[in-house]
Amino acid sequence: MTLASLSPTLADREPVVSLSGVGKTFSNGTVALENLDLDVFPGEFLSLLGPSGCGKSTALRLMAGLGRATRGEVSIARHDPGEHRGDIGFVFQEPTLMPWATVADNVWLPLRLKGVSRAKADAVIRDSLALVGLASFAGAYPRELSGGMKMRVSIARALATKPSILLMDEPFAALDEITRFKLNDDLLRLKAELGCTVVFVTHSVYESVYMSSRIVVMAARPGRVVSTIDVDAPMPRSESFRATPRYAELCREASAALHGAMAPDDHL
Ligand SMILES: Nc1ncnc2c1ncn2[C@@H]1O[C@H](COP(=O)(O)OP(=O)(O)OP(=O)(O)O)[C@@H](O)[C@H]1O
Repeated sequence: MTLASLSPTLADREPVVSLSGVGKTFSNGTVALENLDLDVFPGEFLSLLGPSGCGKSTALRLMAGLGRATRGEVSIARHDPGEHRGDIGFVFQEPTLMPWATVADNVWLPLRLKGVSRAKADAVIRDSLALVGLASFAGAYPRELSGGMKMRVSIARALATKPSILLMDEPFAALDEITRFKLNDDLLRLKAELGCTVVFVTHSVYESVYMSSRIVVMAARPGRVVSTIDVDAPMPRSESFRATPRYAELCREASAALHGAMAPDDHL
């Protein structure tokens, strides 16, 4: 999709994240991305949807400055992603918590790395935990938490630096469906409260339609963008959205785009 085909409000705005002609070839010769163009606009909830190996995580990591493109340009608000680390929160598929540290100390980590003392970070830690509904678990250890709660801690940690861009790599893939639906709603609420921009990697057509304002469908070998779907249903969304004809229609559209993007030996 070109900028001109986006809604005028989006096309008129400066992208916060921009990938232009991006290629990424790993040292073993794997071409993960080729000629990838993608603009993410302020306040969007953008999902990257595509078969396994199409380069979704690679693209997300380049946005976070975790690795460099071998071709093309990646910029965050017109700057190198490395200059914007503090403005980016990253949530991985696994919660990746330190098992020996309390929930509060896990959330402190990105602030500690910036030299903020535990005492100074205390209010932010409490606010971040309150945002994800875990205010009363500050002193608990990861082993005492369910999978969904661990993921909430991981999100609270990403929010501790008050990022304006949240990059999420299949954060709910390992959770059961009920927990996943609950976290989907919580994330939409958080996003509305914080006004941040979210780029969200998922394999799930249903999740991408429920959560996103725009879905970018990628194909593999080489990883590239093959189509874009504007999810025009209004926000905020709730469970009742899943029962609407428009939701079903958008799911069919996203599913068809995903199948169109898949080669016979691709996997979801
Ligand atoms: N560090 C690396 N070294 C070599 N090849 C890599 C590396 N990281 C990823 N790849 C390869 O690059 C391609 C894209 O991988 P990537 O993880 O970005 O895809 P993905 O769409 O996120 O897949 P999945 O949905 O399975 O997580 C794959 O072929 C993968 O094997």
